[in-house]
Amino acid sequence: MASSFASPSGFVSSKSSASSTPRLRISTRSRRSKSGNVKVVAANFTSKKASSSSSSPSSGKKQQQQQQHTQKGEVVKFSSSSKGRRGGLDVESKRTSPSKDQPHLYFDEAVIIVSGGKGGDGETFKKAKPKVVKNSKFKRGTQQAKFIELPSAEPADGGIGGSIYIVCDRFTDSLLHLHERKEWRAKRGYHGGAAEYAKPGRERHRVAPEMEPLCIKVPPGTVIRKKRSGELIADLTQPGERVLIARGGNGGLAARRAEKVAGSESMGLGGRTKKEGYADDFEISTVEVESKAWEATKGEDGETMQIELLMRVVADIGLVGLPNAGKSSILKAITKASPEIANYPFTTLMPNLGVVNTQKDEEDELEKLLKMADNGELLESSDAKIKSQTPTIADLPGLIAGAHKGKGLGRAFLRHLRRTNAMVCVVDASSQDPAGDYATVREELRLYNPEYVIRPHVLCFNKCDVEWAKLRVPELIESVESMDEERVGSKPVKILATSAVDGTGMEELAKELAKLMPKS
Ligand SMILES: Nc1nc2c(ncn2[C@@H]2O[C@H](COP(=O)(O)OP(=O)(O)OP(=O)(O)O)[C@@H](O)[C@H]2O)c(=O)[nH]1
Ligand SMILES: [Mg+2]
Repeated sequence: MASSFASPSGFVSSKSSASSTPRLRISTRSRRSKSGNVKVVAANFTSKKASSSSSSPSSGKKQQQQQQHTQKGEVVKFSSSSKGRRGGLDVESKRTSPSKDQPHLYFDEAVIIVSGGKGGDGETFKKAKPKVVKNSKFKRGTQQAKFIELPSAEPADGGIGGSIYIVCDRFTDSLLHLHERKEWRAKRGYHGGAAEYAKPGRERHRVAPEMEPLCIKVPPGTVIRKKRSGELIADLTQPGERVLIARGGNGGLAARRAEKVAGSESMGLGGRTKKEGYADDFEISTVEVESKAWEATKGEDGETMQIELLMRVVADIGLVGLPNAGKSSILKAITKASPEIANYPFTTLMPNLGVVNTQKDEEDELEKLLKMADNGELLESSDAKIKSQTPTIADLPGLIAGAHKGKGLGRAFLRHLRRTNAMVCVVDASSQDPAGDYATVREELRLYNPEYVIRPHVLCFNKCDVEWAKLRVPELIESVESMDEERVGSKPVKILATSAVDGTGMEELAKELAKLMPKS
């Protein structure tokens, strides 16, 4: 799905025009405007209406202002004003990319091509002109020369091209930005001639500096693989981690360096020999030089690779349940997150993350630890302590029967449970069959990944502020406990009657979640 980028040529399909009265046959002479929109330069308008409009000039004005909406986001403007193209029409496609229309289908996957920058070219002798300075001892009438010609600067090798790194960034929460650009190319390396200007101080270097890398930010939990072979490159979970994906190309050799490697001292370029002002202490590049390559060589190409990125949220606990059960409401109640909550199914389309509030008496200690972390005084054990006190919880989209086969929002989002240690199963206690709902959710999890139903989980019978729902809870607990473990997996470690609306059971739930965290 990640590969389905907006096709610039697919602007009006016959299907889309079927709903509109005039039939359009549009020649595909199109060009891409600067903004990326597609503009049809010439198009044939083949409806009766159109042919009449082109034959009767009186109706031309009306036609001029008429706009025909053909497809979502696409506006066809009838325009007879274009000289020599009467009846012609302009199509301005305002179609946005699919990743913008349906972000929930694209936020956790992307395929991109990355290329390291080409190396800079080596410098030739011609470019390295001798420097001429004023002679401070010059006086009229004396033998002193007015200017002194300093030995020409040594030509420099080209710099290495920019490399591409993928960086795990705490503030990036999806891969959607990677859908806006399919190819990522780092900058080309500095040419040898730029060595003098490439760094402040105008100090001339023998090798132009390396080009700065291009860093692509991804959220924690991103797995990077080579597209073709599927080979794993990295699994970035910790913010700040970074991985080199495509190396920039080596810079080309400068003329003099090439001459030295070629071992031909007599081949002094520009009539100069080595003794004339050139130091003997330069390093010899390890890059092999072909014979007679005493002329400056070009920079090498950078590495290119097609990579696939897959994000799995990094959370300790996952909230699962049927749509409308109150998962997002519980997340809101026990964390500072503010997910969208509404009384219709599939309100949540992408996972929401929150950090569970700890108990008041532990808060002071936690604050202390966080301060220590900021000052860099934190020990490994304290780091683990912070983690165990602040479980991260992920609220996932609602599951329905058949989700493992792709029903509802599909199965892709279930992979976001992969990194969790435990789960909270939220069941609407006021629904028709809460015990059946629980069984459905557990079965779907088992069918997707049998390992999911082995993990410890807390069962919340939510919406217990509804009086009659609360009364059903003991009976529901009984039926859950009698369920076949082969079908629904392990039994819940705790069953709670909760209400995200009035806060019943929320404190208890937070405590249970803290218990489910691995001990340091
Ligand atoms: N009475 C009552 N209503 C609740 C409770 N928790 C949630 N609701 C309501 O149930 C509806 C759905 O809540 P959400 O939190 O959006 O449910 P969800 O499980 O996240 O739903 P999806 O995102 O669609 O899967 C909203 O109208 C909430 O106000 C509760 O404890 N009591
Ligand atoms: Mg929700």
